[in-house]
Amino acid sequence: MNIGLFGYGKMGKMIEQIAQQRGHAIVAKVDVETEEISFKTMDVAIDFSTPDAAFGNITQCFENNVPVISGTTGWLDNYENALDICKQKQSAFIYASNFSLGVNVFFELNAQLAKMMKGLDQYKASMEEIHHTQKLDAPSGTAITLAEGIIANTEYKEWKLEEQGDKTIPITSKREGMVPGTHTINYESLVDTIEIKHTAHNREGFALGAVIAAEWIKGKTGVFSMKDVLNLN
Ligand SMILES: NC(=O)C1=CN([C@@H]2O[C@H](COP(=O)(O)OP(=O)(O)OC[C@H]3O[C@@H](n4cnc5c(N)ncnc54)[C@H](OP(=O)(O)O)[C@@H]3O)[C@@H](O)[C@H]2O)C=CC1
Ligand SMILES: O=C(O)C1=N[C@H](C(=O)O)C[C@H](O)C1
Repeated sequence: MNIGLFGYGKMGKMIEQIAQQRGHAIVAKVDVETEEISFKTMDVAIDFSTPDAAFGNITQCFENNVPVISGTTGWLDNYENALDICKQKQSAFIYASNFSLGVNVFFELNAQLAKMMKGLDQYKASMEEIHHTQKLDAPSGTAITLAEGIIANTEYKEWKLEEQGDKTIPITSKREGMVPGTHTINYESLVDTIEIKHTAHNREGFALGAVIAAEWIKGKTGVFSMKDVLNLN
């Protein structure tokens, strides 16, 4: 398969390695300085760029009939617009805040635990995410997805950075060294704490998931999720 990489930073480079190991070719590496992009040679585009660049990259691909896998976080104010353009152009799209198998299992565990905690008012939910100091957005996209999973299954109404409140899930974002990504959910009462945690040891799991998603989407039309790719439905 011929892959176009949008964003050739930490993730772009890791995706290149894994895609090549799986027999794919990288036919374009697009960054902010790229003037001409040859969409015709691409079977699929994989976007791991920046919050400011993602929407433009993704919609350019739809305009040129190239399906997109997007892992960029921090651009979701424009998510519904992107879906509209994808559908209008009959293209194909997967966005995931986290492409690793482990985190996608963790998303399911989080939803199951939230269902069990619903109505147990003695417990207060909170979340912590830790990432490397180069990360541009906070909270992480993964933390937002986890918070949405709790909100969908409990009486919590919203998440906020740090803020407390009965119906609010406070998220603490820490930036330390080279940490690839650690997410912890706590339900705390006066007598005990229930904690679930996912720790990424490196970026390989994210990159492998994105390449598997690209292999899966080739030839399809529509908007999908990692649940479809991994058969977690
Ligand atoms: N969904 C997931 O599983 C994961 C998501 N992520 C997300 O992916 C994104 C990228 O992460 P990471 O690789 O670590 O970040 P990096 O900063 O290492 O890489 C981003 C790259 O995008 C480049 N870039 C800037 N503008 C454009 C543009 N207009 N078009 C294309 N590329 C551009 C940057 O170039 P320059 O440096 O010159 O600005 C940089 O090389 C982040 O949003 C991060 O949160 C990360 C890991 C996993
Ligand atoms: O920026 C990162 O590095 C990561 N970003 C994603 C996020 O915002 O959740 C996924 C992963 O945690 C690494």
